[in-house]
Amino acid sequence: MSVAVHIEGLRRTFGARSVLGGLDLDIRRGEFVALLGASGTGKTTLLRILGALERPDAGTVLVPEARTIVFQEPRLVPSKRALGNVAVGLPRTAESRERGLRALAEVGLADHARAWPHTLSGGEAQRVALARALVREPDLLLLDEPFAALDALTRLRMQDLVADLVRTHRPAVLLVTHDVEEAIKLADRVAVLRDGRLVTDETVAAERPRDATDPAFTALRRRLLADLGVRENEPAVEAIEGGRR
Ligand SMILES: Nc1ncnc2c1ncn2[C@@H]1O[C@H](COP(=O)(O)OP(=O)(O)OP(=O)(O)O)[C@@H](O)[C@H]1O
Repeated sequence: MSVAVHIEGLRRTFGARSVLGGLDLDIRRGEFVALLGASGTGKTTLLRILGALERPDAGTVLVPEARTIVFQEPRLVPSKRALGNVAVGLPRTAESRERGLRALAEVGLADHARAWPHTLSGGEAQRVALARALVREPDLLLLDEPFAALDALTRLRMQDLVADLVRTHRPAVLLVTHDVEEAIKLADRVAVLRDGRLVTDETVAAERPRDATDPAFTALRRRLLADLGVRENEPAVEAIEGGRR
């Protein structure tokens, strides 16, 4: 079976407010899909449903059992060291410890295995969260704005790191982001959520590594910004995030 995620007719309502109104989405195994949408359109709700943190009201949702989520904040356990956080929930064996150490090395934190969360920078803490997600070798990796709280330079480094890790581990990925360039840079497909459904679902044609000056990149960016209702000369991130509480 080459499909990792199958969603059909997904509905979710909060009180009188319909957030997801019959959404359809398939993600193939190993495929990277980025999801854009204005604030409050239900992106996080969709991700939480896929992570079984939230229930759908109606529809079909088929996801692999091995799936992990990385949130905007690292959500580390303060009383566990970096390695303990990565290995949390794994059996307490030498093999788990080895796997945890390998995952930390993969995110460039081999030296920080014994570090406490409060001593880590924001970017380091988020890399620990990424290692914790990958050590489980998920078939589906759910990323909810994982770089949004980081400074611009760290964000770019994290994007490259995630691209490398995804190439190595090949999980299917659903990335929620407000950043159109980030979506085009990383994803195989970019979708836009509006009024409870996907209004755009496009394969990214630009060659990898993606260059923001490539005409295929700029053309897709223009279409996505139009779908998001953002005027071209506005900085995309601020404009889309303008409605955040
Ligand atoms: N548990 C809940 N109870 C009531 N309303 C909720 C709940 N969770 C989400 N909502 C509402 O559903 C809508 C979609 O929220 P969601 O967080 O999924 O949007 P989003 O697209 O991720 O937004 P953002 O880009 O701002 O993170 C919002 O109007 C939100 O207030």
